[in-house]
Amino acid sequence: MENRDTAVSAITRKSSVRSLFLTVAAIIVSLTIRINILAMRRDDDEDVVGHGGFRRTLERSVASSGLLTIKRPRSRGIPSSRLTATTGHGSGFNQSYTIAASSDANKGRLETLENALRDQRKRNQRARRSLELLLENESEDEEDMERPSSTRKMQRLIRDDDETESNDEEDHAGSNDEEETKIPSSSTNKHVHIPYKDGRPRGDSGDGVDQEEWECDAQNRPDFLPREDVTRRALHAVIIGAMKGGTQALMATILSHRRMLPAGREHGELHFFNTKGMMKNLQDFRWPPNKHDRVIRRQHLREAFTWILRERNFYPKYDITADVNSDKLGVHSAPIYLFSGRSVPARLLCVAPWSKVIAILRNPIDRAFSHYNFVNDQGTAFEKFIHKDIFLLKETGVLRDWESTDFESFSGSAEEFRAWETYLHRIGPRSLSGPVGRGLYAIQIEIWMDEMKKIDKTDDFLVLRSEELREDGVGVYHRVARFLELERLSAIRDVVESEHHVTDYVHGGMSEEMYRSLYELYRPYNKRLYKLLGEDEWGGVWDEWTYAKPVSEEEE
Ligand SMILES: Nc1ncnc2c1ncn2[C@@H]1O[C@H](COP(=O)(O)OS(=O)(=O)O)[C@@H](OP(=O)(O)O)[C@H]1O
Repeated sequence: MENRDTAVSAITRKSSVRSLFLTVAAIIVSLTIRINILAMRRDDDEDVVGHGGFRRTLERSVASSGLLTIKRPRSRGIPSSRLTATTGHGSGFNQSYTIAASSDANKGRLETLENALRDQRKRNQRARRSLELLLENESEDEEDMERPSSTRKMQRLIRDDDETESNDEEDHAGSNDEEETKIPSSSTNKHVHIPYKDGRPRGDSGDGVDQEEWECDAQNRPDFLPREDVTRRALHAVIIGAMKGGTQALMATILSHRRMLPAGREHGELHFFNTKGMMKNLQDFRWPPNKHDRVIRRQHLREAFTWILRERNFYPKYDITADVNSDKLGVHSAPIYLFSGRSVPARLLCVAPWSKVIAILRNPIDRAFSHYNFVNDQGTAFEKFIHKDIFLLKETGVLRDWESTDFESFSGSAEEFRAWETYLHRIGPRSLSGPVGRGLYAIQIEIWMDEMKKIDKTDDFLVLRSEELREDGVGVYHRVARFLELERLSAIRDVVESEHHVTDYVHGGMSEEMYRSLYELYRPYNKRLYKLLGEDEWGGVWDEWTYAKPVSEEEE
């Protein structure tokens, strides 16, 4: 009996030790998770490239560890399909994902998660280093426009460290602006001397090399511009937008071909032709401060290109100048190019007239809503966001009262293009706005076509539909490969037909009234676009009334 009692009390002791041990283990696990969550939040703030990459890593590691489950938040009015999104911009984590440990937590699996988090932290550090390098070489880079606020915030932090230098740069640029002398538009492929404030030619680095500036457009191509193989290959293809049109998915589609390399960065976004101050280190090539100017400077443009193509990569395998990549062709993307007036096509076609240009357009209403969800982290209502832009479009004379102005005769007129340039100028180079204007594709495509026509390059311009890419990725892939003159490959990597850069929709939808006014606003411009691009392929593609009620929280 006594023995039994001893045995029972031993078992009781053992089980209470076990339960104590389990409680302690549970506390440790829960603390570790909390620490990790804090680490994640901090990392998310620093998530510089591949927006949402951090969350993706987390989700992947969670899935593989089996240790944790993620319960998605009941976010306001998000259609359920959106909840499966695996990418999106940095604000994703602010949606307070709930992370819960399952009961049979095991240490090895937790390590898997921790390793994944550590890897991600390393990637963030590398991205940060790269961004610092980039900022060392940029003063006022329009790439800012394309980044979500978390990144901009970080840039600001880094810039603050470097404030004196930046200010110098700005002052310098400002003085140039003031003293700017108009370049005679008749100048054909010959240098134009532009007086500097203190009597030096603008851009003179003091060594006497940089004495000239050139007006550059598709027809006037200065002799000194690069012709050599590497530049030709590097600038083989350019995706010009539209922002939120599926440019990254298109980039991934193009990169499925083994001959294609992203220029400059992993996902190929390289804002070269809309940027000034990018070549600060080299002091030999810089777009002038005036965004609408076409002046380019001489001096080692080839080196500038080589530098940009090699040094801006984190990964040597993307270095198009390397021997192993000698048969590769480069593609870069800058969704802002389409929305930049004449200066970008003029510069691109002057510097690299051989480039093949691709635009990808999406139903402008869907584009605007995606744009809003992408940039809106301030809680501004969609209606307000849209009306602000409509107001500016009206104020600058782009949009008019079509009762009193004849749409047909105004379309494509010099007056319309002047109004458009004024609008772009008012939007400014550092803004993520223009949600309505960016969808007035007819104006923007006409500008590009016009510039391409000047040098008989209309065959090198391809305009795709985002919806088509989504529905038939393989078909689009083959079409693009033909356009880029790539050999037909039977094996396509599985990246085709997958999703890229999906936005976290924090807003469920728009009112029917808002949809109707956008529908009416875009209708004549869409029609104009169909005509421009060919009724056979484009006629009526976005005419369907696709309004869907916002999904309310109750309905979810
Ligand atoms: N395969 C495929 N085909 C067509 N569209 C796709 C595809 N994959 C992703 N997406 C959607 O593209 C939207 C992002 O566009 P971008 O990559 O151009 O965005 S950005 O301008 O670079 O910020 C973004 O739209 P929203 O999610 O509605 O915002 C992506 O979901």
